Amino acid sequence: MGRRGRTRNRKGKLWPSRPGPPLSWQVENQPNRSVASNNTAIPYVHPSMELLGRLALGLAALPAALLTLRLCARAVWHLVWRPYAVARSLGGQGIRGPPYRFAVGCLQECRRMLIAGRRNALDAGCHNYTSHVQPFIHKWTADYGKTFLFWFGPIPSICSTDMELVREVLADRTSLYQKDYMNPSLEVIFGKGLILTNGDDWKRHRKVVHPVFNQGKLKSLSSLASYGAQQMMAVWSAEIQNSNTNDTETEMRHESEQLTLGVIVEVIFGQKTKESWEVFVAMKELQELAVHAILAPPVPGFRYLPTRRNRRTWKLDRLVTRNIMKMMETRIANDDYGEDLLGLMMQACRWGPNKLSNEEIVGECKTFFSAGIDTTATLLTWAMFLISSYPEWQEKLREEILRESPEAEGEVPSINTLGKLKLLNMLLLETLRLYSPVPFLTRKTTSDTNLANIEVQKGTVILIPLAMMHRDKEVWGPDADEFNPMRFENGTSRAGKYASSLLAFSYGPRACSGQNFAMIEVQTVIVMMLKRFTFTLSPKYVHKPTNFLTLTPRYGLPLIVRNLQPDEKKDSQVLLA
Ligand code: HEM
Repeated sequence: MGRRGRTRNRKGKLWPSRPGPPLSWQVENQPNRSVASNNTAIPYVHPSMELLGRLALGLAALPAALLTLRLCARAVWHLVWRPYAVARSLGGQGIRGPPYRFAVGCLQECRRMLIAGRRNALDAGCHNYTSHVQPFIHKWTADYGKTFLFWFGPIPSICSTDMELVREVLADRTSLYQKDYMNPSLEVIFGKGLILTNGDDWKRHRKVVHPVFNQGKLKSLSSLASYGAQQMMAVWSAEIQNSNTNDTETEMRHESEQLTLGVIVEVIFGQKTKESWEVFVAMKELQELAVHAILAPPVPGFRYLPTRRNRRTWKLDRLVTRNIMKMMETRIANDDYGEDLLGLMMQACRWGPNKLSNEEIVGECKTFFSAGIDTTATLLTWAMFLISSYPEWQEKLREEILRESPEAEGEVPSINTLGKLKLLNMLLLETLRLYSPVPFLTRKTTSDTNLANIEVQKGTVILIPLAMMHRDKEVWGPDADEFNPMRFENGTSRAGKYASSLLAFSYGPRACSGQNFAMIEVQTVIVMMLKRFTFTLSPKYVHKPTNFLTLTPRYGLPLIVRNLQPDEKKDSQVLLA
């Protein structure tokens, strides 16, 4: 290459210059030369026209340049300036926390601690698992106090176990602290349903959906639950009969899920059909995919990429929508909407003032699936864990049940009977305290505000870690980590010592709509089981509570089930007399 084809860089070295057109071409394309080497005519362009052309090109590129500039400015604001300003402002008010790391915030640290926390199992008698299940909250509360700042990626998050602050957030009726998906993967499993809607949409949904929880429906719920319990117990009885040891082993977590699933399918769709069963199977897999997506490193826009998991998610989501729409079409064709949740929503759309779109109806069905199955199954599982771990309590409960329940073995206990079972209620409240199925609640501020004397910016996440709050020794006393249902001797009434301190069903206007529903279901099943069987923890049980959307025993709950001997029943009755 000759000297003309080279330029010098800053260090004086020679680099090949950008290849330009050959000299011969340049010469041939001078104005007035109208014939190219290949004899094609090249039109003459006046220099002023060329200038205009360049100007037009420049103007066309301007919006793109401005957009890029805006995106860059936003990224800098979002990823650098805001974290800096928020940390400074909150730091000035005495709210400290772990440092912000560019774009990822504290997520890497959280993940690292979670993985480390999962390694060891706990002793079955240890009920304080917070350092294993929420290790980052456990550590940062110890380091920075009850209220601290951490980073959910670049989003500022205030985590607090301060009861006053938490009550202020949960009691809000002005939509200042709204529900937020936090992770877009949750959108697929909750849809546009009651749990994650806000403002007027939430009020409209609530009016349509709430009749499903009325007193009459609750009565039929206990029959549904007892039917599930009878089926489960029939299998145990058959297994015990065939064994020479007079006992059988069961995996209670799985059994609980099957039972609560059967109930919810009937509540939403009235009966099990091919379509409703497919919806359940798809929803189950969607939940697993969502958990996977939540634990994956956050990459913006990743959920739109056609990866194997994303394609599967889209396919299952389409199947859920298609099947629900099909069920609706069949009901419209038969002019019979039914009395289940789907029927209620369809009736509201036809006659009521509070209409729901098809997308919202599908979302509500998804919400009931995701909110009603795992949570209730988790409560039943942990209640059975505690009942099996504390035989003296198992005996006390059995005594109470035999005393207060006039129904014969295998019969549905009435709502009236359930209301009399004080010890059982206390045990369930203690289970909800120690093993709250929902481990934490979140909200997002919709404008700048003053929260418990802290100036908080719009868009800040408020994280409420229930497991930590339920072990606060200032509220629950020095035995907060221990199992002691007697602390609920006076229930959780407003006048009681623990009024609104137990947050397992949340508190305020957005408290769980299904709490009576869940309690009746679990009480019914436990009453029926304790009348017929005794339960002990299997030696195979490994105590490792894990957060898998709800708090579950990582390796399930294997229990040894024995027939209650006739003389054991007699003993209980003699004790009662
Ligand atoms: C032991 C069982 C259950 C527990 C521990 C539980 C817990 C909760 C909690 C903590 C919330 C509030 C979430 C928040 O504030 O962010 C909630 C809301 C909700 N739950 Fe439950 N839940 C249970 C059972 C059920 C059942 C069986 C259903 C339905 C059949 C249900 C339906 C709902 C609905 C619709 C909401 C949203 C209420 C609203 O925002 O207006 N839950 N639940």
